[in-house]
Amino acid sequence: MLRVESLTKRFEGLVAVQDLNFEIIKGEILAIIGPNGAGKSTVFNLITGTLPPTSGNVFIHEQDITGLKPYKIASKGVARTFQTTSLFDQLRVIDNLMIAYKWRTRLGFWNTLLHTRTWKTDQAEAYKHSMETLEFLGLAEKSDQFVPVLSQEEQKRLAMGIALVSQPKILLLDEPTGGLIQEETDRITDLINKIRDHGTTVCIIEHKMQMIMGMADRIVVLNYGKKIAEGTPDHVKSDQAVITAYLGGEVK
Ligand SMILES: Nc1ncnc2c1ncn2[C@@H]1O[C@H](COP(=O)(O)OP(=O)(O)OP(=O)(O)O)[C@@H](O)[C@H]1O
Repeated sequence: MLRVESLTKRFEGLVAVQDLNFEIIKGEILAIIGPNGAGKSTVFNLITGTLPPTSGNVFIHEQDITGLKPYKIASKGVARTFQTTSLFDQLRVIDNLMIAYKWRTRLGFWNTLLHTRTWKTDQAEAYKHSMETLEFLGLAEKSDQFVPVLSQEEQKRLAMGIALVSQPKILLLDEPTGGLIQEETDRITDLINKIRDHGTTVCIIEHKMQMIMGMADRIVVLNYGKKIAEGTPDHVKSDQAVITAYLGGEVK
């Protein structure tokens, strides 16, 4: 579904991603793991067009999307979340989603700004999709609340909703449970499984090994920008290079 081929990113003297090859297969949950600084977020930035690669290519459905602008790549059905949530604190929950929907769909920004003839229908459509997304996230009752009154877990859910509202084919999640306690992490895990069950392919970066080992179909392991292992959780867990990369500690 999505494939990276010989992907390399250099930042001056540093090689953040080196000659990387992997594929995200339709319907799976693929995890990308690795120690701090291994290059995981950079891979997401290269896939989504936030950063241009130094060399190598990204393909969606065999179409080369390397170097396209982020909005173009988003229009191919790729959405992402960020490590730190990027919500509008001054707006209500529903408005955050409606803005995201309008940005990512044909409704566009100008219709909203200029109140064109279609604005009213567009507004109704954006509202409908946003409410459906809130129901899916379990946040429907919070639609009129402002972002700062939401719990941290609810804010993480909303950030995922902002990526989901335009119904992407692939969702890239960058540490969706960062800063959450176990109970909250379990609920986000359930939500991610639900997203996959509804037909969205998921690629997730996470440090929480227990969570990843339980939910991922396959795992790609990076260290110093290179892929050192790839396979099922059981395969990766017992891989010597992976165990060594995690400071000789057990990959639990
Ligand atoms: N824009 C940038 N300019 C210069 N160096 C960068 C830039 N972005 C990332 N790096 C460097 O590239 C390397 C990989 O960073 P990246 O954030 O991709 O790692 P990561 O695996 O996501 O780490 P973490 O798990 O800590 O989030 C790091 O050494 C980082 O300092």
